[in-house]
Amino acid sequence: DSVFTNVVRAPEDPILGVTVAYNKDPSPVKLNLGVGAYRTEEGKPLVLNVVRQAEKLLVNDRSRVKEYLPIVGLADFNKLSAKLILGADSPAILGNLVTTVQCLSGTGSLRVGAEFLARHYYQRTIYIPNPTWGNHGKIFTLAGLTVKTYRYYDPVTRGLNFQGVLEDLGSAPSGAIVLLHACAHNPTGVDPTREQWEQIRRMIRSKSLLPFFDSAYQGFASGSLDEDAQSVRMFVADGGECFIAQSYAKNMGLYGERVGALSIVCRTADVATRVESQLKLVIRPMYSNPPIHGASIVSTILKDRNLYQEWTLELKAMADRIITMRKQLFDALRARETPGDWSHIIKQIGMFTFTGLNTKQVTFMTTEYHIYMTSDGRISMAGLSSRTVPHLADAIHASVT
Ligand SMILES: Cc1ncc(COP(=O)(O)O)c(CN[C@@H](CCC(=O)O)C(=O)O)c1O
Repeated sequence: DSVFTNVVRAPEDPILGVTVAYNKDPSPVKLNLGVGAYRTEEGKPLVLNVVRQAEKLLVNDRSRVKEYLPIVGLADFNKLSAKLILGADSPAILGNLVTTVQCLSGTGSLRVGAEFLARHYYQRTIYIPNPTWGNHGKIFTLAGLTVKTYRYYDPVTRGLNFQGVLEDLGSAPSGAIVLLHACAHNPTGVDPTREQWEQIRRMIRSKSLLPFFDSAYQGFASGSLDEDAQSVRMFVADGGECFIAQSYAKNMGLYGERVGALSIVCRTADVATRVESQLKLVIRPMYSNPPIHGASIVSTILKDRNLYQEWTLELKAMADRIITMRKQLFDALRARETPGDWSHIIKQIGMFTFTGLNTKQVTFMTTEYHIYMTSDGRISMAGLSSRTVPHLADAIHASVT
């Protein structure tokens, strides 16, 4: 018999498994509000116009070949990604203090950063928000770091537990790593205000904690790329060091192309070059070098003024559609006089609404209304359309009455 006889069947992923269950459901009214992937008003995935234009340019450019990229990836892409998150006039970029490596989307950027820290950083404890994206804990644990949490969400106010953040970071050991969502916190949709970010920054710097930003939704929270990068830029402006993972899955709709970047902002240019040399030793035995197509699309768009401008318009349109869905759902619940305060639906930002529904209510929504969402009560607003809002509102109403 097989040498793998003892292999047990693993459970489905809490987020990606929702789509597996959704796909099996024959119901004509089923609704997938699980995975954080943008859908149009017609409920279809969206390939941005600028992405199609960039791909046409790439296909028609006969000089382009399919050679291996360097271990660190496409040089143009790396420079342009650093500019996108740090700002074109960033002193860190001007001073060559940033090393950027192309990685396999956001997940890969987080993992490469975690592996580097596990090898080269003296403090192996990382504090992640409670709650946070379901994959964070696994990525950092498997890289060899010790994962702890800091209070983040207040279920009573359905807002930020700001005192909890400051107390938990304040009692973390000096030098501990702190994971921060740059904007559009997943799953809560709750972000610190600018003033709260400043207090968090002061706390982190005063205790020499190491900030690790996860920027998976730049442009998706406010519709503005620069606005959504402010938290990161506040930290980089103070001259301290930080890690930044970027993903183009959502804001450029490149989900399956696996396009991302890890940037490490260092104190000196010399340290940045030594850090890059060690990042190459992490990447080479992991996947050797990253895929060329997605990064070529991104750099084609970011380096062309017109394509970049059109991208910002398409990005704003996606962010605006999600905000419209928030308003429609909120209004639909008010029209039904659904018990409870649902104002968090319009206060929260980014792709998700953290509804506050418990696992029993979530199960009810799925079995009785064929609505698929993560068991923590998170719904991806991008999965909604004006046509399907009433069905969701009916389901929420029924699950709380
Ligand atoms: C905060 C955060 N960081 C990183 C990622 C990783 O995205 P990449 O595709 O690797 O660039 C996600 C995606 N989370 C979405 C998408 C589905 C998933 O991977 O879980 C979600 O939470 O639904 C995320 O929400």
